[in-house]
Amino acid sequence: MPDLLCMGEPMLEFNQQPAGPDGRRLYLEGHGGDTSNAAIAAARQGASVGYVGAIGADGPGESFLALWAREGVDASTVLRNPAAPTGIYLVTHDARGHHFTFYRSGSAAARYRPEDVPEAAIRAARILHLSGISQAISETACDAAFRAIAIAREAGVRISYDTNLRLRLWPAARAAAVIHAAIAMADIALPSLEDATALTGLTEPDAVADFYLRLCPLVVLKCGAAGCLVATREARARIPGHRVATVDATGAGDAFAGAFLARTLAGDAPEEAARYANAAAALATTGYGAVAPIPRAEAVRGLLGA
Ligand SMILES: Nc1ncnc2c1ncn2[C@@H]1O[C@H](COP(=O)(O)OP(=O)(O)OP(=O)(O)O)[C@@H](O)[C@H]1O
Ligand SMILES: O=C(O)C(=O)C[C@H](O)[C@H](O)CO
Repeated sequence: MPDLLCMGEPMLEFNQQPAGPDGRRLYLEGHGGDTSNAAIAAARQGASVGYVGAIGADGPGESFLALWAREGVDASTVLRNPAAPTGIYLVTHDARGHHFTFYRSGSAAARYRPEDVPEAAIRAARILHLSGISQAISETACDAAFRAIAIAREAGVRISYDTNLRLRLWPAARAAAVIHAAIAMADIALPSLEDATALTGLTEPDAVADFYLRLCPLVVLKCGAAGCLVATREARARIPGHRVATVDATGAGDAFAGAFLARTLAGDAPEEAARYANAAAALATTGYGAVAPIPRAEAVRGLLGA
């Protein structure tokens, strides 16, 4: 049984490439879905990982099964729904950064229900990881996530939660209420500064850390190119970002989460795990797509000079 279970929605990704001289452009096919990205990031660092969710009985679903098999992510707790598709999304880029366009309404993952939750696998895991997206995609998926959290808490399995706020999926007030209710039951909160500002109105990393520490004992605040802040109620450390040749930050936060959880499972203290994750996430921005550029341990250690 996997040590780390990641729960949510996998989605096939089409990532806009720079236009050629004639103005035409291609879209690079890849894989996404924040918690699937995190699962792969953790597996690439050597963790034992499984995925919880649903895919359609379609080409994109097949492609995920092949991907997870290649990456060593256990898919035995992924349901296949013959009546609903696997979601897809586009990534477009402009001067303001990257933008998502989703085609996911009614997807297999959105139809996931509380009764689908794999209780025995959660009880046997060491960490359950979910996100705001896992809960935003539908009411049934939201309830399923809360059921999984309740099972994990009852069984003493640590819960990790990435805010991953997507305001096109749900209204801000509901997102804040659900995300903060979930984080109050979690052991590790992984907000980004951008999400936290939208969720709380706070803009200062220390003030954001104080806010989330009232809900959860360990907060790792992802601050984009500026790095991260790792905070417990006793101590905090700011870790500067690495200067890398960033081309696409899609999934950087997911790579961070997966690497952080892998190192936590390996026994690192939070600051050490965050230093590692900060380097892994920086490297993940140096190629297009959410999954392809996620580094393995050797490259991460290389950037850390270790
Ligand atoms: N331009 C960059 N240069 C170096 N590191 C970066 C850069 N952008 C992001 N990172 C690394 O990735 C981590 C996560 O990025 P960010 O704070 O944007 O998270 P996020 O908003 O959760 O990402 P996502 O777009 O995946 O949701 C940062 O904490 C940092 O370690
Ligand atoms: O919207 C989603 O479910 C995604 O996860 C799309 C991307 O893979 C993800 O947002 C990158 O962080």
